[in-house]
Amino acid sequence: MDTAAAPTPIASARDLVKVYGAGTTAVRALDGVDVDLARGELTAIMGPSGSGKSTLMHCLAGLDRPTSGSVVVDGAIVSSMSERRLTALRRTRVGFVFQAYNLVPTLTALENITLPLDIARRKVDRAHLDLVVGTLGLTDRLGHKPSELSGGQQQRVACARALVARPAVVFADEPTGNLDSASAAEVLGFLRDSVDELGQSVVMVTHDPTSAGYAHRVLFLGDGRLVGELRDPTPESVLGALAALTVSRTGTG
Ligand SMILES: Nc1ncnc2c1ncn2[C@@H]1O[C@H](COP(=O)(O)OP(=O)(O)OP(=O)(O)O)[C@@H](O)[C@H]1O
Repeated sequence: MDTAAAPTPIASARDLVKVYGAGTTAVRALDGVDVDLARGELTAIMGPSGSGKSTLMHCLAGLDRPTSGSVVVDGAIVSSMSERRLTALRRTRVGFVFQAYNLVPTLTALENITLPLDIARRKVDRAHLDLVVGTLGLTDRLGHKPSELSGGQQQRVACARALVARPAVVFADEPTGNLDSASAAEVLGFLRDSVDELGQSVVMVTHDPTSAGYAHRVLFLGDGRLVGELRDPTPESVLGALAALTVSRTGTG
């Protein structure tokens, strides 16, 4: 048997709890999540509306603070960081892709892509920029403003912006939620390629079994807890797992 130690995870949570509000109106969005996310994988997080997907991602990414428990990202204990160190972590070690693209309308595609590096006063690695931009098929769109780009092109610019700083991990919250199926397939194919070809680690929240089918691993949340997972999923196996989880939640399983 292979007894070699497993590589350290890119992100881990231990007994992660997040409570919003207090007293009778308190909502326990995360109720004791333990999870290790592997380096060099695309991990999808799925679950019903309100199950805690976004809260988990935000706590892992240092966008939200847990009520208790710990989060470690790329060896750094995120859950106990000062605001200053958190800001530095988000700038240098973590990339984000949001459903709404969040591009700056007055800047060109290229200026949007290099903005995080410019803000951090870091030098642009031209060869890496060219590789990312070329892989995303954006080379002839770099001078365009977001309003001159399709939704899929805007989301590819957002992916390039997340990747160009070579972050330890990219967090994507419903990255294809606003896209038609052809544009969604392009963006998801690229996120998967960024893992397989560029060695990136990516964590993605999604509602969509087809999107989850691009992942190496799918985690299922229910009521703030991890309730299942699948390796090497297909859209069909994801649908099957969701159906089985729904049956067990309604108590008929
Ligand atoms: N800022 C907040 N204040 C109060 N309650 C919140 C806040 N953010 C989330 N919640 C609650 O925490 C629970 C988990 O929310 P979360 O957004 O993480 O779920 P989700 O699985 O991402 O849902 P969706 O798929 O609808 O986006 C929900 O009950 C939600 O109403």
